[in-house]
Amino acid sequence: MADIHLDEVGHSYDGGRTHALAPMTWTWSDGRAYALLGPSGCGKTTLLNIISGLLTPSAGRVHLGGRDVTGIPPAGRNIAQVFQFPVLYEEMSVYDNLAFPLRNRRYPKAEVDQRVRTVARLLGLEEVLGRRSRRLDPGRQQIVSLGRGLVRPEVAAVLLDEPLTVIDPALKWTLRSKLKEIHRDTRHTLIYVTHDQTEALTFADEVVVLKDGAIVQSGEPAELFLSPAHEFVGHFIGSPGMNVLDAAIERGVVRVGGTPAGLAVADGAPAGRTLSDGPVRLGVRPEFVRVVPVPRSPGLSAQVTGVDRMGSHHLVHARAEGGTLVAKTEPGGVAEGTGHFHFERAYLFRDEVRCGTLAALEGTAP
Ligand SMILES: Nc1ncnc2c1ncn2[C@@H]1O[C@H](COP(=O)(O)OP(=O)(O)OP(=O)(O)O)[C@@H](O)[C@H]1O
Repeated sequence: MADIHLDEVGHSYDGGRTHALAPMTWTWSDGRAYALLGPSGCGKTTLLNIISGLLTPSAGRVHLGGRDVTGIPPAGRNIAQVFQFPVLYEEMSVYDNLAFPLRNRRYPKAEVDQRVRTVARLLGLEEVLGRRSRRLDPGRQQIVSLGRGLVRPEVAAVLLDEPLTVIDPALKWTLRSKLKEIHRDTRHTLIYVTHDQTEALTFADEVVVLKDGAIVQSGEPAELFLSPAHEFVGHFIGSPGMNVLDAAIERGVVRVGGTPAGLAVADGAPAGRTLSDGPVRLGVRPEFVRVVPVPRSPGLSAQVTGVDRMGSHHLVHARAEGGTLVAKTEPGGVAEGTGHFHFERAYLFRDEVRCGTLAALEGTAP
């Protein structure tokens, strides 16, 4: 097992006119479970295929455990890959399909049997081990494909490209927790590609968010939720996504329309650095917008336009000068007309990248 290091790796499918993947330097640490999350077309499969060796990047070098493997085909990399749809020998039994990657590498018979049975037990395939693969439904066939990817104990990494697409939704939950269990057992480096935030957040130790061929943030699921570093992360993770309002900084005060919403505090060092005047975007998740009886800083007053009653919570919609605002609140009465909204964990973005946070204006804090 080994770290996978990408050194300025990028890829263009059209001779450099456009980039499917912008040059990136990045390390996937040994033994971690990653989710690679992003919308359709952002470059997830391209990145995975570069790691596995199915694709040679048009720029940069790929290192596996310190060894440069850039020009080495998949067979020489010791990496297992599971695709969106089943890849199986249909005429072989489930047992033989699972055993194939091990027999191919001349594992002793007893070890083949032990690994096949362990993986079959974990994935609920014990009862169909003797059955021909083509006789299984597509969902089960995909589980066997998953098993083939996970059966070799010595692989450097297992790459999973939207592996649960064809699986019944109810079974997806079970399989995700099985995958976690298998990961705890084998400690393979797992990279799990998905465009589904729930899948990414429930599966991974670390979520890597890709947008337009570039990594915009990575971190533990809670970190991405509580502290988005990029507007896109705020939108893409969370349901509903982060509210974003057009605002401006004037002498340290963040104004939405003409109304002060709070104090601008710059992120990072040196402490006390101020943000320059000018347009900014204010982002706050619906979970951190509270409906309060009187104005409270940081926050805004806005016109309530409607309430969605969701059962476990309410979504209160309001119109502010800088855009629309949604608050996720406890069920209960919400006044019509003007509502007062207090913000916690509100951030400031410029060019989509976070530059600061919104603090209470002096004299108006509780
Ligand atoms: N073989 C190819 N030839 C030309 N362009 C390609 C090829 N494969 C992918 N692309 C383009 O490269 C970009 C990234 O595609 P990629 O398949 O890596 O994204 P993805 O995030 O995996 O998307 P999806 O979730 O839809 O599979 C897209 O604009 C896509 O159209």
